[in-house]
Amino acid sequence: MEKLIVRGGASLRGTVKVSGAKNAVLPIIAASLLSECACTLQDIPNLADVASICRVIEKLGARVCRGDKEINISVPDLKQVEAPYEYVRLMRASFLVMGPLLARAGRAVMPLPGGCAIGTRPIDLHLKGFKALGAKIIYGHGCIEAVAERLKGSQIYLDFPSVGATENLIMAASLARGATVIENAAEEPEIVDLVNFLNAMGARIKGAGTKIIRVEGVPRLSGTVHTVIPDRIEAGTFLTAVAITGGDVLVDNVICDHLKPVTAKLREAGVRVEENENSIRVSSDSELQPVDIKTMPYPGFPTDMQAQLMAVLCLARGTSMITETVFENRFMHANELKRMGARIKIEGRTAVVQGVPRLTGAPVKATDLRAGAALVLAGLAAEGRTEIGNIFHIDRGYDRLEEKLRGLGADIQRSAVVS
Ligand SMILES: CC(=O)N[C@H]1[C@@H](OP(=O)(O)OP(=O)(O)OC[C@H]2O[C@@H](n3ccc(=O)[nH]c3=O)[C@H](O)[C@@H]2O)O[C@H](CO)[C@@H](O)[C@@H]1O
Ligand SMILES: C=C(OP(=O)(O)O)C(=O)O
Repeated sequence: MEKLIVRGGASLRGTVKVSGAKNAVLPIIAASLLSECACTLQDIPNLADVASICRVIEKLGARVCRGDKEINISVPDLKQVEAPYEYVRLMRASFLVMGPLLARAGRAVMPLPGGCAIGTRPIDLHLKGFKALGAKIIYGHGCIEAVAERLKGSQIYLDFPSVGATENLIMAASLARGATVIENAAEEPEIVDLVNFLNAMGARIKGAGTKIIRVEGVPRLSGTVHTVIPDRIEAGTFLTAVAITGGDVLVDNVICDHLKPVTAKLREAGVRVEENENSIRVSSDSELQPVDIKTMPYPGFPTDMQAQLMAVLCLARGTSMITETVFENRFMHANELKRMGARIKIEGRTAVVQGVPRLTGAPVKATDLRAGAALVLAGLAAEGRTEIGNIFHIDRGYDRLEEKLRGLGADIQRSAVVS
């Protein structure tokens, strides 16, 4: 079991380059199952989740050839339609192979993904959509099976703009007979990236990035070369790192529009943010102001930045209110931050964060991916040594986080511990 050891106090300076987006690359790798032709994906981040989804599609029959930041995938034949439990258990995003399997093979068997630290995360909207496309859904032996000879285009209304359901249904509908309309679709930039990839393969999809997505099914898809968008959450994590430590950093390889909800809140907190064409310069040297935040589907404030902003607001001068509306249990980091001297009270879906003058280093545990990032940020600003356990969560979604932070002057090391 490895740990991250952070010694706080250094302000961050320099330039950091953001990697390709985890939440774009995972559905795109799943989508490569839709075609028998080869696809090349570029700007691939080095993440445990990427390795896991590659293992899933390899089990299903994909040939995956991985280079530095590039992956070539070809799936001439699907060997099986049952997704392997050991990987689906590790990573919820592996559920995204269901749509492509169903569309291409007419059958998909998925182990039930179950809940995780941030909430129960049901999949009812995915299944409702598959049913609307003509699939029969069968439950048994801990699995969900979907069967349809050929999916048929349909009208689907999502009760909530679920990112994963929107992606799964777009992929399934892309090879269906006829037209599908997905209403109340998620509008996240990662959905636009997936659709750009699918359209480059020959799909006919319009409206990505809006609430109504129209998919005209095609008989087959071909191969393509695609560069994944930069990770807005990784970029946001570096912006918040500078907000909490002070300093002056150029965060390179960003799409500024994707970060508007985060940069707006940082400015409100008194952080200087200067947007350039492909980069953001962030600097801070004064006291942070409290701000209120409510997480929402895009273009609202991202739930995946809530924990990092909470860490920052622990040191603001005054009280901030953070309301989490997307996941029902995404405040696990609050208790860990409290070990470091934070004053946070949870009242239902709202965290009341009363700023303190300083945090102090302590042994803490990452309870999920962004909770882990929040503890790293708190450690960078805290007095003394912070030891973060369960960092496999962080490795799921951050590409060489400690190396990038060290490049900015942070004192952070990975250490192996005997358990
Ligand atoms: C790999 C990936 O892209 N993960 C992101 C994706 O997760 P994911 O796709 O799982 O998130 P969803 O948008 O589906 O979930 C949002 C909410 O909808 C609920 N829901 C979802 C599906 C369903 O069938 N029924 C249902 O009730 C969930 O429990 C949750 O409360 O979007 C989340 C919300 O922006 C992000 O935090 C995750 O980082
Ligand atoms: C919740 C997240 O990811 P996942 O959906 O893969 O668990 C995240 O990226 O913060």
